[in-house]
Amino acid sequence: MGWESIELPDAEIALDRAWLPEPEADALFQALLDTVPWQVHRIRLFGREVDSPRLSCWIGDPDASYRYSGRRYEPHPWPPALEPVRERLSVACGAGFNGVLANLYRDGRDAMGWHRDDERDLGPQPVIASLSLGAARRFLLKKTSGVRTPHRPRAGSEKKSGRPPDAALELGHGSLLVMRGATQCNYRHALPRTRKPVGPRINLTFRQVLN
Ligand SMILES: O=C(O)CCC(=O)C(=O)O
Ligand SMILES: [Fe+2]
Repeated sequence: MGWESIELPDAEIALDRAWLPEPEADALFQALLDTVPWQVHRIRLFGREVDSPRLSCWIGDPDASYRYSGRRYEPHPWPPALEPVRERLSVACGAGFNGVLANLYRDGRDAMGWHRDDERDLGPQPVIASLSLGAARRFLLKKTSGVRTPHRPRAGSEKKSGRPPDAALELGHGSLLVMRGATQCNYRHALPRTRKPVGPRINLTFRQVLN
């Protein structure tokens, strides 16, 4: 197995479908399910603030607070089960991470709309390392049509748009997706709902917040 390059123009995306060995992935999934203080985050949708359709928690170093969708989240301390993973990720990606956005998709109705991980606090070319655990779900990427005003917050980010996605990746248990370079500038991504019966999934997007 190992790294597979996802060939998309003006992006740098790599996927390792079996980055975390299964027994470790099982243990991490259960530990996070049990110990993370899962919360409903509020997001902006068509100018309104609504509950996001998933549970989330911002985890990080004490000084790594994170602003997105018009809100500021103070970090929850690293759960012991995540510390070694963070170390290994840093080595695998050649980049440091001081925080991770944890998302719990309880079933196929939970989802994430189209957006970019382009918050000002992440800097212009962030390395985003996305580790998936539990049920496999489809992750979509779509090239943006032009340059957008830099550092605009996620307002309206969950909008639908007609064009088909440029890539659809199945993110399974223990898979690691790394996006870097100009990826966030040129692509949006989403995790759509599904009608298939699917169990819970946890996704961890490791980030380096500059402050
Ligand atoms: O759940 C996923 O795979 C995507 C999560 C994501 O895009 C994010 O947390 O910004
Ligand atoms: Fe994202």
